[in-house]
Amino acid sequence: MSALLEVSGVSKSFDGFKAIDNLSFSIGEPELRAIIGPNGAGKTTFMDLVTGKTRPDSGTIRYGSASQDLTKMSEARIARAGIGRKFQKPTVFDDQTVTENLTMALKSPRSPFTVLMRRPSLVERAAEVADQVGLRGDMGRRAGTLSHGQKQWLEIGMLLAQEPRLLLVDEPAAGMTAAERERTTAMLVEAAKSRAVVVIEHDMEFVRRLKCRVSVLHEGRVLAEGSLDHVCADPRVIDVYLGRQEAVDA
Ligand SMILES: Nc1ncnc2c1ncn2[C@@H]1O[C@H](COP(=O)(O)OP(=O)(O)OP(=O)(O)O)[C@@H](O)[C@H]1O
Repeated sequence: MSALLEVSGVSKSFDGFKAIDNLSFSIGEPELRAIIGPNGAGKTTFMDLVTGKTRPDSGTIRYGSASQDLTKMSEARIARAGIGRKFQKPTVFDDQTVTENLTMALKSPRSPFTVLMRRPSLVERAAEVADQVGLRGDMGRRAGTLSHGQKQWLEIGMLLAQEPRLLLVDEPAAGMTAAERERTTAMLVEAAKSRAVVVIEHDMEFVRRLKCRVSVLHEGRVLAEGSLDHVCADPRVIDVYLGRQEAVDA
């Protein structure tokens, strides 16, 4: 597994507050990585920095075989370079069917399928993606009639349709039923077999099922990294995150 994303010495302050503090870590390809940490740890800001939504004050974020520095690239160029992002709230087109939402994503210039000579039809491709995200039987439904979980899957499908090399997913399990959470885990595990997938999540059961390396962020830095069992046994992680979470859950 080689590094796809290399974050080195990245800092970002907002009004003097260090949201990201000399952050360094890397993500492999393929890899599934979970990022956990208390509120305000810098998890979302990390994703904003990778996608070019926010510029760092210092540091580099190298990506891909050519080690392009994402901090010097526009949001649009970063997206074209194969970085997809799923925000917490689903942003599908409610009035369009599942098929229409997916074909729209497939038509985007980012998709390599649009440049292949003998490509399957858009509808065939849409069906393949619908399969991947468990919506094959719902292709004719308007997205607005889907459950919250299904909308999230549709959006994951729209991102997968664009064949990202790195997929960033922010709290996919929020608001989902237990069964939906389980299917989402399987979807992300499968998607990460051929690309890098980074998931921010507070739901520890969800993270456990991902069976992947976990990075714990705290005050804009990596506090601990390793298997979930490894980081959960770290007294610093218990102190700043897990202990507090239990207090909130109780
Ligand atoms: N655009 C901004 N302007 C000012 N402050 C910001 C901005 N973006 C983030 N921050 C601050 O930076 C810190 C890190 O926020 P961030 O959203 O990255 O944390 P997080 O780990 O994603 O938290 P949560 O789990 O609550 O989503 C917070 O204190 C937040 O208020």
